[in-house]
Amino acid sequence: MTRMTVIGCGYLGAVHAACMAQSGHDVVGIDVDRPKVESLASGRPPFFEPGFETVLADAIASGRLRFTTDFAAAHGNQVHFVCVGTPQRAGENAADMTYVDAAVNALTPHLSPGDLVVGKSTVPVGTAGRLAGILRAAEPGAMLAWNPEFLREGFAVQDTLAPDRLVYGLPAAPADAAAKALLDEVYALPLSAGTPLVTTDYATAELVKVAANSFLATKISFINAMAEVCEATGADVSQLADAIGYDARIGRRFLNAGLGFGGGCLPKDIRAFMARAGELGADQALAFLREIDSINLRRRVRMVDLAREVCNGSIVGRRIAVLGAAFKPNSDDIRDSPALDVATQLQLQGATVVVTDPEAVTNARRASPGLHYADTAMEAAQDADLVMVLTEWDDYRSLDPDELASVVAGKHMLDGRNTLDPVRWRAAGWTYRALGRP
Ligand SMILES: NC(=O)c1ccc[n+]([C@@H]2O[C@H](COP(=O)([O-])OP(=O)(O)OC[C@H]3O[C@@H](n4cnc5c(N)ncnc54)[C@H](O)[C@@H]3O)[C@@H](O)[C@H]2O)c1
Ligand SMILES: O=c1ccn([C@@H]2O[C@H](COP(=O)(O)OP(=O)(O)O[C@H]3O[C@H](CO)[C@@H](O)[C@H](O)[C@H]3O)[C@@H](O)[C@H]2O)c(=O)[nH]1
Repeated sequence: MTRMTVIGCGYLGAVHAACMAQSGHDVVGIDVDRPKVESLASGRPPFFEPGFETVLADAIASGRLRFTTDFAAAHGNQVHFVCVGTPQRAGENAADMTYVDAAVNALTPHLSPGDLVVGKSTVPVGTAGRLAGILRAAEPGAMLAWNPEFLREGFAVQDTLAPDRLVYGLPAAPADAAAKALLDEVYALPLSAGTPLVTTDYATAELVKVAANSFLATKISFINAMAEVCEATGADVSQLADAIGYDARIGRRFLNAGLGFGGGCLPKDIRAFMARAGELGADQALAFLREIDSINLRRRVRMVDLAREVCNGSIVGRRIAVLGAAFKPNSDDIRDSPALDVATQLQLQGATVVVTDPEAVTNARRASPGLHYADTAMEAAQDADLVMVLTEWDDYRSLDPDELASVVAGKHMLDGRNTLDPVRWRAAGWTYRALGRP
């Protein structure tokens, strides 16, 4: 059992804290957001993540997990995870490091010799080296490791309890052995289950994270570029993805064409990576990421154009139902959500847009109060001239075309995620259009 602190209790940190407690460790979660801390402390997740509520409740009931806003609670713990946000800086590509710096500065007065600070936030390469200097000045006996996190929202609990790999960016010898021993104790369960472990230096560990997200973004934009060509030729990008995906060297995962990637990670991480490469004089190496970003953003514009095409050239005054607000299914996260972005553009261009989502309406309403909202797909589709599926929730995949037809004004379906069966919808008398499919 390790006594640990988790600083920053958002989508990453709260799940990490609860899963660490579930794994037998003694955990205190620290966050500056008092309502969030109060919600977590009372066992109420401040966001939707499948399975999290149970893990949180069990961990609190076990007495091994508590939450506070007081950094003094870190005193006496051996390991301190830093999980605060690193969002895109306003008007720039670079990451905003103020939260990481503030967290480390608030932590240092409570450190003791032998403590290990573990960075989990996604950061520009070179951050760990810089933070190690700050720590050394404050508590020479403390150590720093970089341990990037690869969890996916929607699967955060399972990815935390059973990660597909662990990466330790360790300090230089002789501190490396003690740091590794503490991390091995923290991750004893996944390690004993055979989880692959890569031990390396700070810079490599930091780069593994942004390289992984850049690769994933590239895979998505690659298939979306193919979708653009498919549209120009009348070919079908879903069949193309299936066919190339059978090649084990390529693989079918992350080849779902559609509205492209959003969320609190891929878009801002590839931009921050480009910005950091620029600072390092390596901007040419990552020039391709600019194109990955452009292909991705182009999908949103194309989606709005397609809506206009379906509405005979104008969406002004048209009623459009948008099914989906979250950036992906099984999440309430609307950060850089392609669905919400498209809904906003449609509304700005004169349509009346009614948005629904199984979990994200509260967040969407807060971020985009100018849109209209409904609790269900049937409600959103009432009198709609056009229905658009922009987040591929199972609820929408299983919609009955005949039932939906009974409430709409026009039977026009735009599938922004290639998630519906065109044959079924067309057989029920709907016009069905999708990105990259005839
Ligand atoms: N969300 C994911 O799926 C995921 C996965 C892997 C890595 N990451 C990375 O993890 C980091 C956190 O992401 P997130 O999605 O959890 O963000 P988030 O915005 O959901 O959570 C960040 C939390 O940090 C808190 N915070 C800010 N400043 C603080 C301070 N000085 N002291 C204590 N708490 C503070 C905020 O109040 C918030 O609760 C980012 O670097 C992100 O790129 C996220
Ligand atoms: O074939 C696909 C797969 C995904 N997406 C979109 O890509 C975005 C990101 O999806 P996903 O990667 O599943 O979600 P995240 O939870 O943002 O997870 C990514 O970002 C995290 C934060 O860095 C990492 O930890 C994860 O490993 C990485 O997958 C979403 O908008 C998806 O709709 C597609 O358009 N097509």
